[in-house]
Amino acid sequence: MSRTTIVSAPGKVLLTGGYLVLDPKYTGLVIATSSRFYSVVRTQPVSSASQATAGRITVKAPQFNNATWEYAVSTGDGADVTVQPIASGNGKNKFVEIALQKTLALIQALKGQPQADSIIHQGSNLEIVIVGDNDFYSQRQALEALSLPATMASLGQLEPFAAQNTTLAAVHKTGLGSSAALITSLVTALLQHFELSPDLDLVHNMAQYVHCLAQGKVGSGFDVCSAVKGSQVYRRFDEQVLRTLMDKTLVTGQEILDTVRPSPSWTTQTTPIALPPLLRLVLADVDAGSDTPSFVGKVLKWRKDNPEAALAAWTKLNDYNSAVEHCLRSLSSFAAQDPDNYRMAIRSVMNGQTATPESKVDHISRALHELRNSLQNVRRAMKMMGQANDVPIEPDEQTRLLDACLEIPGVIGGGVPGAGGYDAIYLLILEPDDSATEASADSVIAEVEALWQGWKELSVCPLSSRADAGGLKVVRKLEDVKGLKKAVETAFS
Ligand SMILES: Nc1ncnc2c1ncn2[C@@H]1O[C@H](COP(=O)(O)OP(=O)(O)O)[C@@H](O)[C@H]1O
Ligand SMILES: C[C@@](O)(CCOP(=O)(O)OP(=O)(O)O)CC(=O)O
Repeated sequence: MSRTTIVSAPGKVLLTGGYLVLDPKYTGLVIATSSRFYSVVRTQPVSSASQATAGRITVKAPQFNNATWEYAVSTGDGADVTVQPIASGNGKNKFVEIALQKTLALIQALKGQPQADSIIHQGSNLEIVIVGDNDFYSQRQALEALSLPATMASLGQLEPFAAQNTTLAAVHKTGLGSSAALITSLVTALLQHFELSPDLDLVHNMAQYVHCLAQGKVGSGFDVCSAVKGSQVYRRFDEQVLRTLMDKTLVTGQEILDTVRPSPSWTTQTTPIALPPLLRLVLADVDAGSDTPSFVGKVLKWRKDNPEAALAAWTKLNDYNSAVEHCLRSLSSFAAQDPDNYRMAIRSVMNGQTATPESKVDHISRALHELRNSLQNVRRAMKMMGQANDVPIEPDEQTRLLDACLEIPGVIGGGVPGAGGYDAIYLLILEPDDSATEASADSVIAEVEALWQGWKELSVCPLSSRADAGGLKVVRKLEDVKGLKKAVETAFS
């Protein structure tokens, strides 16, 4: 058997900090998801008869039609490794191509070996399979085709890494950040496959560089950072750190290494955060796309043209965002200090009881109510920001949907994640851990799902993704992830 390396990276939901996080003065609260991308890399010896095709990389994304890309690896004129796409009818995959080119160059620099042969050993090829959990792509049509209702239970019936029956270019994404999870898992899998276990910060910096280059711009990077390090309060790096590499067409592996090696120029700040126990993140894909880059352009232009009003709006929204963080942290510490009373408080809020002032759970119930208020303040401030800019950050259709969700007992709060728009919502719901509760978490979910199924104004489909604090993971073997072995073996065969 050839050696196989498997690395996964999670998707993300930016709960608070949309737009503000583009400025390093402010932060974003990003929750990593249970939905992950997997990059599987293996070295495959080629028979002596096919030596001419050795030194190739084949990349497959088996969930999509025509999603195979081939590359030839060579040392070119100079000493640096080059990765050239071999013409195919499938079009380019800029993200994958840049990840391969730049990561192999970095590996060469890290290993200090000048020959391409030392990267892909003579007489062998590299095979790569990339798959993403179903939640990265809208499953609405798959459910309809099987005559299944749009519920989490139905999503659980779909095959893992299901074929999307369309091309990568045409697929409807759900906003969990497929390219960041893909780049992060692929860059790390390559480093790992070549027996490099670099510092997590170097991996982070490299994944940011590759992602920025593939996107053609330096974004805030919260998606890549959470793919590497999991749920966190994120403060972005100063974009100057990548300026030279971004502006240069020919970049050597050594220059990449010099830039991505951890140093004080990388000013990223990551403060881990997790949702408090018994609070569950629920996501829905709303069937109406939004064009995030055009939102960002408009909002930033307005901020530049209206510095005073923008400063006031940014400051206020930042205060609300900080209040959300504070409530989450307080609830987590209450749960750690006094788990029994914490459980009791969750139950009493769930059952609509208001705690008496002398009750031992009152401070916990109060924190839950504060969380609800803070999330509502964030929503209102985001909506106003959109109205000032003429950008539908929380359009009226989403406002009506979210308001209806918030009427359901057990729904603590919610909003439009990230840049907002029409394409998704998130909710935080209570999830008591015992059946003694009159309204159990399952019945909250059932009520939410019933509301969504009957919702006429927008088409709302749940995602099965949950919050999951973890970042990058090296998976030991294919069997450790449900459905991965089948997906990979079918692709390789
Ligand atoms: N399963 C996959 N396999 C290979 N490449 C993928 C896959 N999913 C996404 N990509 C790459 O990521 C790009 C999508 O990036 P982008 O439009 O920025 O999406 P997102 O907003 O989800 O990050 C695709 O064009 C493709 O190059
Ligand atoms: C506006 C932003 O601050 C947040 C956008 O967050 P989303 O989660 O909406 O991002 P996409 O993955 O591009 O859909 C822009 C940024 O931080 O880059």
